[in-house]
Amino acid sequence: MSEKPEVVNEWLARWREGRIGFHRDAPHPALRRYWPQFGIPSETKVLVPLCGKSLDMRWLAERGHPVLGIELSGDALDQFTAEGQGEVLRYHQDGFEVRRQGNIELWGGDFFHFHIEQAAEIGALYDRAALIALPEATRQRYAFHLAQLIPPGVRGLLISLTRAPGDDRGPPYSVDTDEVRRLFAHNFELTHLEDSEPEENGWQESVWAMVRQGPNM
Ligand SMILES: C[S@@+](CC[C@H](N)C(=O)[O-])C[C@H]1O[C@@H](n2cnc3c(N)ncnc32)[C@H](O)[C@@H]1O
Repeated sequence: MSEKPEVVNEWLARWREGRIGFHRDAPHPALRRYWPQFGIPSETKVLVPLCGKSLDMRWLAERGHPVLGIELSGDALDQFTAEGQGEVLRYHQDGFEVRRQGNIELWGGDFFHFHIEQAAEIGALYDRAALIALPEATRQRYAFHLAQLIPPGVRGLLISLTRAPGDDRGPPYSVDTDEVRRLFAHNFELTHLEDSEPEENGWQESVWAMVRQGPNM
């Protein structure tokens, strides 16, 4: 099932108009702090759902990880490759418009259309601000779809966001720690690593380690 057209259009418009306050100009401090502690071998391919033009993908790639990002907005992906270095290969695969630059492959299209056969080599997960891009009911589908894609034993880092109490506009939506647990706890082992300092606008990020659980784990 696809994402709702109004949500899709809102994200496409944001990228077209440059309303991308969530984008960071440097790799995320929590990624730099926690990823090395996970001991994930450098050749392991990392899935980055709803990736935007995140520089975190470049940080992972510089550490030897093949990266597979998925993003609705072609504008975001064009900006990412234009701001990077190296030749960009483009091709169509399974309904996605894929761009490849070095060891980063960017699948342009709807995450909910990305299926297990395409996820075959994925061995790690990095999710920052994916969950908060989606309205509540879609967040449940997101958590379920992610669990379908990821094999048992795969670990990753999740960074979510809470808005100030009473500030319930979105996107980005506020996703509190109870909801993160509700969404993921039956398929993933979750460890809450930290909450960042609240920003001036009242936003606060929560950082989680997660491991996909399997029937025998
Ligand atoms: C809050 S932004 C976070 C981007 C990136 N992870 C970061 O940390 O900068 C959420 C992103 O999800 C994308 N998005 C929303 N729904 C999507 C979907 N169904 N499939 C793929 N991308 C989607 C939006 O275009 C947007 O770039």
